[in-house]
Amino acid sequence: MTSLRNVSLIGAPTDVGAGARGAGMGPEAIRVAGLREALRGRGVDVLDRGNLAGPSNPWLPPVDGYRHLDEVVAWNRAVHDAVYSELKTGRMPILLGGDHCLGLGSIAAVAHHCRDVGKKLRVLWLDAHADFNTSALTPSGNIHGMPVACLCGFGPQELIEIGGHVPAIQAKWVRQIGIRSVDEGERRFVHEQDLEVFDMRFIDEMGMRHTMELALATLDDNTHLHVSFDVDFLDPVMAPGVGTTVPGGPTYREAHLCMEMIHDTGRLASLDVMELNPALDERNKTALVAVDLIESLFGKSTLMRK
Ligand SMILES: NC(=[NH2+])NCCC[C@H](N)C(=O)O
Ligand SMILES: [Mn+2]
Repeated sequence: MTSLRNVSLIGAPTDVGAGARGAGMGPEAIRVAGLREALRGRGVDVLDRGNLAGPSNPWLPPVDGYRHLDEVVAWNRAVHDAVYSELKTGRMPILLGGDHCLGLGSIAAVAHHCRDVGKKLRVLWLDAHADFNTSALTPSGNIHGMPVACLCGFGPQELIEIGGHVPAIQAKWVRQIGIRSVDEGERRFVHEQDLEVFDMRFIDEMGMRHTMELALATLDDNTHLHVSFDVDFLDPVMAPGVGTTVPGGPTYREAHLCMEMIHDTGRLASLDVMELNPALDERNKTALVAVDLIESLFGKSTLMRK
């Protein structure tokens, strides 16, 4: 049984899928911001497994609609194997990115594990972007804009088959929250595949509480809840240290409420913390805010009510 009390940190120090260099330094910045200590303070047993190894970033233009496909495949295989083996031993993996292309390997591993043990899967994708591009739709060729499409079976064979089953997940298992930047063709594809998106307009109108109630509805005892937290989900005023900032994200309080409500379900079983880019940060403030939010995800609360 995966337990919130048993966490393994896995660093994936690469920016091969991103459009800006620097996310490869993310894992160390999160460590420096005190993630392990914060979790231990919540009574969690934390093992830091260190960093995975993989190819360096060749920094080349796209080929057939993909930048660095071979390198992205290599990193995602390493992430899949590491995340899968933690789940197998009953520990909860926290993947420290690294750019969001690695959400593919992580979630493919989680889905693989869920198939093994007969669990249902719910994926919460906290992000400014839908990351639902394909090689035909992408404006950039950057694979960090494609992991959700790849997980749903739309992408290059070497990537989509990483978890051993194509597609790794179904679009209807996913809830996207905080979305506010979607490319033209990508938007059509999101609708075509019926991805459930709670965009910023929805959060503005309905509030974070109602949004999370809907996103977390119909979880049951047999559901594995995975959170893929792209730090660019947050408003750039408090989280400038990311490669693809989009203004108008959730505020500090909204983000905490989001995390607290996820914690309250008691179903959180794996987590990605992605796209943190220390080269663009200010005195590590984005990493500190991310750690703060992860504490809420693990039950820290300022609530006075019993
Ligand atoms: N994980 C991210 N930061 N994704 C940003 C993607 C940006 C843009 N939609 C693209 O595909 O190039
Ligand atoms: Mn993303």
